[in-house]
Amino acid sequence: MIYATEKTQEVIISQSVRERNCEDRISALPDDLLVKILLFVPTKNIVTTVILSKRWRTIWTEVPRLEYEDIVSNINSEQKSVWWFLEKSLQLHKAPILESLCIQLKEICPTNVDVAKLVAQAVDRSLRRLLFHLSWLAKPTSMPNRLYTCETLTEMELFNKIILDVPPSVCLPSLAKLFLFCVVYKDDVSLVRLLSNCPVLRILLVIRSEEDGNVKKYTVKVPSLEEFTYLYKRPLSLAENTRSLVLDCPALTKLSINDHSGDSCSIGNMPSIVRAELSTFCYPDKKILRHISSATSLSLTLTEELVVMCRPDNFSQLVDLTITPCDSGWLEQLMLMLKSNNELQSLTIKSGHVEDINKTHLRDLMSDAHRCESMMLEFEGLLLDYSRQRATVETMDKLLNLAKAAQLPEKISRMFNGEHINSTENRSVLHVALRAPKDAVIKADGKNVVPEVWNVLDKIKDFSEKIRSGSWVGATGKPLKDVIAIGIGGSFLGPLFVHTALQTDPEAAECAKGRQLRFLANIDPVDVARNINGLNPETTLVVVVSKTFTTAETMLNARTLRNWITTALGAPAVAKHMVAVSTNLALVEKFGIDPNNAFAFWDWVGGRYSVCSAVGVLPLSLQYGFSVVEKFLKGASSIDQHFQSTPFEKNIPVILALLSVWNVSFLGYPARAILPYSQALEKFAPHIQQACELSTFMYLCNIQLAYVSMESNGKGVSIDGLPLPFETGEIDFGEPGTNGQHSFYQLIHQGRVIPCDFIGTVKSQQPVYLEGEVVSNHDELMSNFFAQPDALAYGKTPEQLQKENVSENLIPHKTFSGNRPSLSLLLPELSAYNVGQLLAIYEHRVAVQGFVWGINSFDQWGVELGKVLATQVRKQLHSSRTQGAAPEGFNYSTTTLLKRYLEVNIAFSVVFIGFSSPYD
Ligand SMILES: O=P(O)(O)OC[C@H]1O[C@H](O)[C@H](O)[C@@H](O)[C@@H]1O
Repeated sequence: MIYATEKTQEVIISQSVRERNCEDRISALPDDLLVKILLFVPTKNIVTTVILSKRWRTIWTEVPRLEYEDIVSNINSEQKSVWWFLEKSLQLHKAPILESLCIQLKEICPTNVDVAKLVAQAVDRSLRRLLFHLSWLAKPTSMPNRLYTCETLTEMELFNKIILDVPPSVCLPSLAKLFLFCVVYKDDVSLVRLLSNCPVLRILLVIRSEEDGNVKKYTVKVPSLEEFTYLYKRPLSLAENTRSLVLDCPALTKLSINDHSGDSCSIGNMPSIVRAELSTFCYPDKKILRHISSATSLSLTLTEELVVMCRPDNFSQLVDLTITPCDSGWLEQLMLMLKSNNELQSLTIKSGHVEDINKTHLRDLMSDAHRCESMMLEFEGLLLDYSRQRATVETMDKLLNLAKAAQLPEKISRMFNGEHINSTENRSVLHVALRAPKDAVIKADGKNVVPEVWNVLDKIKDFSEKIRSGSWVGATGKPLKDVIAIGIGGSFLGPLFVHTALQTDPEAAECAKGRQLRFLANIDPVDVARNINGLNPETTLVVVVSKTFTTAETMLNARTLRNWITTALGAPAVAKHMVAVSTNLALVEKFGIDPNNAFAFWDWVGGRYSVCSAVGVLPLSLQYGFSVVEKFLKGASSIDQHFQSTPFEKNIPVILALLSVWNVSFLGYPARAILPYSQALEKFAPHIQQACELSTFMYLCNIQLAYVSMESNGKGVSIDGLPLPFETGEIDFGEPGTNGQHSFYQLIHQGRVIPCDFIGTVKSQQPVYLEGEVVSNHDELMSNFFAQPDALAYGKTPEQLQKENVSENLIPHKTFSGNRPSLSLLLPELSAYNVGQLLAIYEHRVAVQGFVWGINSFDQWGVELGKVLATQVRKQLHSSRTQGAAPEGFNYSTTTLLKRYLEVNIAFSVVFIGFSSPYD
């Protein structure tokens, strides 16, 4: 620190600092080091160092790299061409080897100068790399013959107005890289001469000018060539059938041909090829694909000609494939080609149509009334409007073609015919039989399953009427008015969704008067405590719902509630207070439940598709009566019939599914928001999440994941067990509107693009209108249902904001890009019938997505691993708690966590601490 009182000293210090700063230490460096430093400085600045001192006068002449570039091309510019400087400086330059010479002369370059002479001078200086870009106004010019015999040249790039006039003496023994950009070829011979006299040429890049017509047969026959890139955009209208590209380079590893000229194309065998890109509208040689079949990375523009060449023996080692289809009919051929491929990890389908859609804004699409009209579907008063999807009529045609190519009609028939389409579990998929009319015939393994289904339904009807009427009483003679349904996953989410949807439906609510239905799913003892809080075992019926009757959580919860009942009422009370729903009746009996009080279903019902079996029908009938639940089944069945018999273009589940495929696999949107403008549908999104059981996608933070959809379509392999090269399934999440509007809608409007399903009803289950209010409460809710899709589609532009006098600094914040897809599903009301319809629409939508993606939507192996690992932890906790054993066999992280967990001894109780339930 320098103080004012020490003025003299301050002056002395600052002088010495200045002297030290001005000391010329760089000039003291040896010449070779200075030359190395100058290699990093532009040539213009290097030359100006001559003015520094005598010492610097010649340094620049030793720098082996020179670059000259005309900055402007406009001839009227006041700036002079770099030519004058170039000519002089090259004369003065002395370096014995010229490592690199880059010259870019543009239109301002004088036309009467001898550029060839200049190149000859450079060649004489043992030139290694030449980049010569000539865009002057004079005619194209030839290079000196000396250039073509330069022994030191390793790299040459020639641009534009340069004539490739190659003398017979040509010999470029060191040339490894050659770039020819829009040069003028004298003739076929010149090119062949040049290429056949470059014995070590490894990389060749050719861009041919549109007018280039001198070479008829562009022959590249270079044994040493490893990389070849060829770009030719000559208009197709100039195509002549005498012109061709001939490639014979057996050492090639990378090939890129982008040829739209219409020339024919013949490629010789390339056994070492690793990466190939073929975008050619030419008439390819029949062997073209076979000759590049060792490629592991391939990009193909699939023209009609190329499509027919896709054969199963092509490309068995392919890891990464990008295709740009030009014509229809490519999918089957592509699948055929990939049949024997086990290596493919990534498949990108680039569609010209996607690019067209990406250039279109929903604002414009919405202004086409015809298009919008064609995007409305109606069934029994239920209206689907998908005009706010980023799709055109052409998109829908293409998607319908895709559905056919994916054999969707056959796959749907196979499902309804009871074939074992759940191939990994060797099972039929027949949830449609669960709601089929009594006289329907649906066969599994040759046997009509409908009578069995109705036997169980009749048994449920009978049992639920007994309970509800009080003719079945508990152990102490009291009627059972409350039900706890224990189950998890598919044995929980569907019934919970339907129960929540019906709770406020006037008819259902009337039937449920005085009764309670609760669901116990989580193994967290807190869930048990909450469920039994306020209930009396004497008046409670427990329904244990488990397809397998082995699910750890469900069985422990069942034992816990059995304990709750027997502690209060004695062991025999189980017969009166516990019933079961399962496919495993032997285990039901072993548990201690009378098999007469068990309600069966079948292994052809997937857990997450089981809500229409006893899994949902029993608890719901106990609560609402069988007649209400029957309406729900009828609603689902109406959609089954619609799905099975309606042409695809009018088929609601099919159209919804194809739009999801479009959004996920073509437009790349990984998520979908399910936004019911109905509090009664609050459990709809969590249920639908399961259908796509997530595996390919990452979880979205803080967002509850969907069930039906993510368990079904969250797969990593195709139905044949091959790794999927494209993304399937979407991240489903959702919340009822308008609640969601006050939380994650911000993200949907201005953050990530998330296609939204808006679901609304014409009539409310509980209409309210307050006198003096502008609208009824339901109208208020639905105003948002109608407004949100438009806000997403249209957005708000900066221009609109300016007109509204929004201050400049807020404009970026208040701008909405719009163009965000959504669809609207308007139901007449939310009756039991409509709830059934909604469920079936989404179930079939998920199945169709799986059919198109070629995956098995009906298994769920992805949930197994965690369960297996939990068994190991369970054993450890047991031995630690009972014998004090230290955690063993776990990684460092788990061992540390387990130790901390086991440090504290807990006093256990089977009596739950009383509390005031938030549900009371
Ligand atoms: O009905 P359960 O056999 O008890 O199975 C309950 C649940 O278990 C697993 O988590 C499956 O992924 C679900 O699909 C299934 O619904």
